[in-house]
Amino acid sequence: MKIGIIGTGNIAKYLLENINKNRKLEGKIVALFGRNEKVGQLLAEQYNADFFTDFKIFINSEMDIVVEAATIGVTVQYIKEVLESKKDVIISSIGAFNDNEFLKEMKETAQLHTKHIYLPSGAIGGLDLLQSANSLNGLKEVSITTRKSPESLGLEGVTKEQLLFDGSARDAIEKFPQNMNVALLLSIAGIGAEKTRVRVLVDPTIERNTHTIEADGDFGTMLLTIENNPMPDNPKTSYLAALSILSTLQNKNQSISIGS
Ligand SMILES: NC(=O)C1=CN([C@@H]2O[C@H](COP(=O)(O)OP(=O)(O)OC[C@H]3O[C@@H](n4cnc5c(N)ncnc54)[C@H](O)[C@@H]3O)[C@@H](O)[C@H]2O)C=CC1
Ligand SMILES: O=C([O-])CC(=O)C(=O)O
Repeated sequence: MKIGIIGTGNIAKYLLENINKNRKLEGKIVALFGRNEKVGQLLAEQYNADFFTDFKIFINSEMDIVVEAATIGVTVQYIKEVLESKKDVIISSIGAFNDNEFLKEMKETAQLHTKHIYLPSGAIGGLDLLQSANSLNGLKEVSITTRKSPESLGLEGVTKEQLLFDGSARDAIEKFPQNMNVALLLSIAGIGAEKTRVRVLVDPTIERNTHTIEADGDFGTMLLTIENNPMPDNPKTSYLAALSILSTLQNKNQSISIGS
């Protein structure tokens, strides 16, 4: 499997280390796209891949799948072209799909080109359960309570726990575009971004990015708490988010799929 990555940050570097160096996958990252020439060239040399600042050249190179590990804006800008270039795509910045029309258009584009959009479970879990629970529209309520350190949320001078946000997933991702991709993913798997309730707390006493998901419906109830260790170089991002992309790549083309 030939892999391309959009972005040269934290997740990109983690994947390069574990795919190209540690060989945790039958495949290789062959191409990187980014805007930071210096960082990109350094990664390309270190991990034996090509680096491009020109998207057209990047996307026309020989690849089977592209991993987006950049930003919501970058995803909105490039995903269509990735699919039209006949590549599958794995999206990290799920917040790009806050616009239902855009999600619908991308699904149609993928279908037209017989390609696949993967939305990995990122820093959370329980998405298989939500999808099963909603297969006959029986899911009634879904909420996520996220608790992060001031550092993770880019805040200074916080001395005690504070509720920063209480509202819909639709508004949460607008307010925290680098921290609430998980809320959009929950919405897509469950009852939509208007109905999915989000609370965000800043807590100076914790180091782990903690997400508590509650769901209620005809199936019963779910309560799931994930206490994520942050990535060493970027406390905003949980380590599990990078692992989930690696796992999505490992599971692609397997003869067995686990979970609904
Ligand atoms: N789905 C999930 O559960 C999670 C999703 N994320 C999201 O994954 C994405 C990547 O995360 P990290 O690697 O930790 O972020 P990062 O901040 O370390 O790296 C982002 C990269 O995007 C690049 N970039 C930004 N604008 C660009 C542009 N216009 N053109 C090309 N490159 C551009 C930056 O130069 C940087 O290399 C972020 O959007 C983050 O919010 C992070 C954690 C969990
Ligand atoms: O890594 C996390 O804990 C969640 C996150 O940043 C996101 O969903 O954007």
